[in-house]
Amino acid sequence: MEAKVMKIALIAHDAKKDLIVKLATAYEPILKQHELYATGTTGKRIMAATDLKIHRMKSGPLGGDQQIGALISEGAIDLVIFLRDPLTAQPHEPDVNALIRLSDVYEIPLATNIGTAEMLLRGVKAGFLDWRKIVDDMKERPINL
Ligand SMILES: O=C(CO)COP(=O)(O)O
Repeated sequence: MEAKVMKIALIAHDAKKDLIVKLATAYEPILKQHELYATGTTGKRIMAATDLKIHRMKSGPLGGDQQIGALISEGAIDLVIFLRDPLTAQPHEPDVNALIRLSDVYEIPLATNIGTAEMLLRGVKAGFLDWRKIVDDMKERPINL
């Protein structure tokens, strides 16, 4: 089966920005084969450090998490890496929870820490999520009666 171009969302709270930049740098060869989305500041930081092209949404506290959530609800995101900061209260906590909730509603693989993020990216490389292409193709196929 042909490998699927995955739509991957990359998000990190401020305390985890350096970490997501390191992750994106280390996994750039894998990430560059896919279509990338990010919240505003996370995307800016990753693009400054790598050659990756990213669709940037608004910054998280200004609605970026909700924009990514809306994409998830439309079936337009295949995987989410959200390095959240569990030690700092966020002014937009409801948006953060809503994004995580929607990932579960739509059964989208979601990593909230670097350990899981690495496993997911290695899984992407190994083709573990290529089955999603079959689901997509079925959605797009016109019904011929
Ligand atoms: O706040 C965020 C996620 O909740 C991330 O937003 P930024 O990438 O704009 O900092």
